[in-house]
Amino acid sequence: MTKKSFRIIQIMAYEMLNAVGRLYEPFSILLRIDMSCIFLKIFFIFVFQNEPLLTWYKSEWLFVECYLYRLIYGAFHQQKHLSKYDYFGEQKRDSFKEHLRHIEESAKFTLEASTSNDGIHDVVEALVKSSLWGNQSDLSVSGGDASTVKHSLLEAARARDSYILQNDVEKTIREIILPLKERPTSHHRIDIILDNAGVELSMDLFLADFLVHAGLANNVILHGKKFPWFVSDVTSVDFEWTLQQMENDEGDLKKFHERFQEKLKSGKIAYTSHDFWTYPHAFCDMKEAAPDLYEELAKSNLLIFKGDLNYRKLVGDRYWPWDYSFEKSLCGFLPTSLLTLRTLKAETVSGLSAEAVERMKREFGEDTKWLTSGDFAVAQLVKV
Ligand SMILES: O=P(O)(O)OC[C@H]1O[C@](O)(CO)[C@@H](O)[C@@H]1O
Repeated sequence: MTKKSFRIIQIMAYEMLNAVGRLYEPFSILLRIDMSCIFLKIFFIFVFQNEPLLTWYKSEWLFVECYLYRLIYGAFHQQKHLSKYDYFGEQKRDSFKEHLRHIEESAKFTLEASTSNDGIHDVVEALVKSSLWGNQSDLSVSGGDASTVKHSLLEAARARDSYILQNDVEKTIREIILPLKERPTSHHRIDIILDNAGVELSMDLFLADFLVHAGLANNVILHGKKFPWFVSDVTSVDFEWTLQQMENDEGDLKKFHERFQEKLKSGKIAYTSHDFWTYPHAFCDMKEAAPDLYEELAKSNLLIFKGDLNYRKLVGDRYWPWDYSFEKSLCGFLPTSLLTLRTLKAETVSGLSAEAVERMKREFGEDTKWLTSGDFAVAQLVKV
């Protein structure tokens, strides 16, 4: 080892220890790090006023979790050489590699569907459901085991409907997505608020690509996170890395990459991110905390919110009665029509039918593990 590389390793090790050391400081001190944003400051003051002796266990789960991820980011961001280091990067990359077979299968499906006479409806349905079940693989739930997608995604698209407790996929396609094609003169935009990298992101890319390819949307905007978040959430680096992997492939993924890249170049598909996605706020606070984002989303024809965390923020992470109106649990957040595609990993849900609630009670009794196992899902639409 040369003297120079030894020195680099020494500096990295020092910075790593420094960053990790910061994480052991008391919570009250930690809350004062990384308060660059005025809305976060207001939020913290509010939390402290109500609970001056705040600890990890006394605070709200959503707030504490979000803060934890901001904190880890803040600790690394303050280091000179590790400021851009993604401590979850390897796990995210593993999720892609270990699901490569599923991903290739879906790429093949998307390419073939684009040239066949199969009805657009069925293709969109398969891709939307693949995107939904892609959310079953989540590193922050599986503790880092990337091989958690339990079924082939296309097979799941067709066979796992009985696990979707509220299924508005058909309604969304029929009432929102397909009618867009019938209005070729106006501008159609669909936004996907992304969740996890790896297999889930890949499914989202297939969906985005097909929506544009089939003339259902002129634009698809993909929203990612600005820094590593909830272990597996997509950042711009993950987005670029995934496309690079597809490009390096020999077969269908390479072909898919070519046509996706064209759409990126022409601006038909775009990747963006906003600070708000890494705030601890419920989405009903977006209008006030991030009016620019709210206005931007309002220009879209449909917002597709992916995953559990986005769902928790949609419904304010509250204990709603399970059959309470999903629209009302959004507490006024509705910049435009929205569809949420989420496998259930946290103990909040609303908008289930009386039959679905009855079924869960019959199958699970008092046990609420169906709310957190990731085995069940919801696809819920609210139209403006
Ligand atoms: O990646 P997703 O689907 O948003 O899931 C993340 C979920 O995992 C957890 O971190 C653990 O259950 C939840 O806090 C969070 O809602």
